[in-house]
Amino acid sequence: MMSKHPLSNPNHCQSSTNNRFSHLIFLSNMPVQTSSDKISLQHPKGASVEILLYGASVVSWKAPSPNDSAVAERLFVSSKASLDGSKPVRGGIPVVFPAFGPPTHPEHLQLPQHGFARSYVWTYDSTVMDNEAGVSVRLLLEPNDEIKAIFKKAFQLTYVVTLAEHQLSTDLHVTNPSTTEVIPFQALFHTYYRAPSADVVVKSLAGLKYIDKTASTDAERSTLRTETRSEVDVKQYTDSVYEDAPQSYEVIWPGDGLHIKTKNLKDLVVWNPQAEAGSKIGDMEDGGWNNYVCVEPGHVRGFIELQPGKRWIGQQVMTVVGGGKRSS
Ligand SMILES: O=P(O)(O)OC[C@H]1O[C@@H](O)[C@H](O)[C@@H](O)[C@@H]1O
Repeated sequence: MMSKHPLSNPNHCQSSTNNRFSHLIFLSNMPVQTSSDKISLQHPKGASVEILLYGASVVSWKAPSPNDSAVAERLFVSSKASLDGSKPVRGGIPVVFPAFGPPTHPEHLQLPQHGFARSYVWTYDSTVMDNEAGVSVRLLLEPNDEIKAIFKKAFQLTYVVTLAEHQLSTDLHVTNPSTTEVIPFQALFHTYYRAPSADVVVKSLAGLKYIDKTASTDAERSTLRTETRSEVDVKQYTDSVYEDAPQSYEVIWPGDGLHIKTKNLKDLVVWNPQAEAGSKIGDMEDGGWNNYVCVEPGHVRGFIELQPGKRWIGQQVMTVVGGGKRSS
C-alpha cells in the first residue's frame, strides 16, 4: 500500500510503483544512468543532475524556471576544473568533511584543506526513489587505506541526492560505527551557484554574527562582527562565515533566484574571491568569479561530536524560484 506521498518516502523505488504507466515513462526516460565514473539523473519535466563518483561531486544541475519553464544550468563549474579525479572539482557542489578550511582540530591535523570527502571515489549504492515526484540516488564512502592513514576514526558517509522538477536536495549522513570512540567533525556543502556576482545578493543574514576571512591579520579574521546588510552582495572579495544562521535563505538577482533551506547546518559561508583572490586560483577560469557565488551551508563553527553508534544528517534543499517569485 502506498500510504505516503512519494517525496516523503525515500524507499519508494521504481520497482515498487503501482502505476504501470509512469513505470513505462520512466523506463523510456532512463531516469538514473550509471557509468564507471558518473551518475546522471533525469526528471521527466526536464531537470537533470550529474554526479561524479570522485568526491560525490555534483557537477551539473539543470532545472526549469517556474516562470517560463526554460531549463538552465544552476551550478558553476570552472572551465579549468579537473574532472578526472586528480584534484577536487572547482565548482558544482564539493562535499566538505570532516574539516572546513585548514584543519584545526587535533585529530584532523593530517587532513588537507576541507577534508577528504571531496577527493576520494565514492560508490553508487542504490536508487532510493524514482517516480514522478523525484529521482534520488545514494552514494557511499567508507575508510580506505589512504583515508585511514590520515584519519583514525571509523565512519560511514552516505550521500543522498534527490532531484525534483525545480528542486535539488543533498543529504549527508555521517554514521559512527564505533562502540567506544567519538568522531569530531565539521561538514559543509560548498555550493557554487551560477549567478552574476555583480548583481546577486544573499538575503536573511542581517543581524547575524560572522567572521571575515578576508581581513589581513589573524586577530581581525577571528573578530566576531555583526551583519548589518539585509542583502549581502559579493561585489568585493568576500569570505564570510556566519554562525547560528536561520537555515533559510534567498539567493537572488534580477530575473532569477533560488531559495535554500537547510537542516542541522547552523552556519553559512558566503564566498566569492573576485579578481583579487580568484586570479591566484590555478583552476579558476579567467573572470570565473563574475559568474558565481558560493553559498555554503555547514556546521563549521565548532565541531560535531558524534557519539558511538549514532548518525548525524545534514541537508540542503535548493529550489529555483525564478524572477519575481519570492518565498516569504
Ligand atoms: O580552494 P578551496 O580549497 O576549494 O577553497 C575555496 C574557498 O572555500 C571557502 O569555503 C572558504 O571559505 C575559502 O576560504 C576558500 O578559499
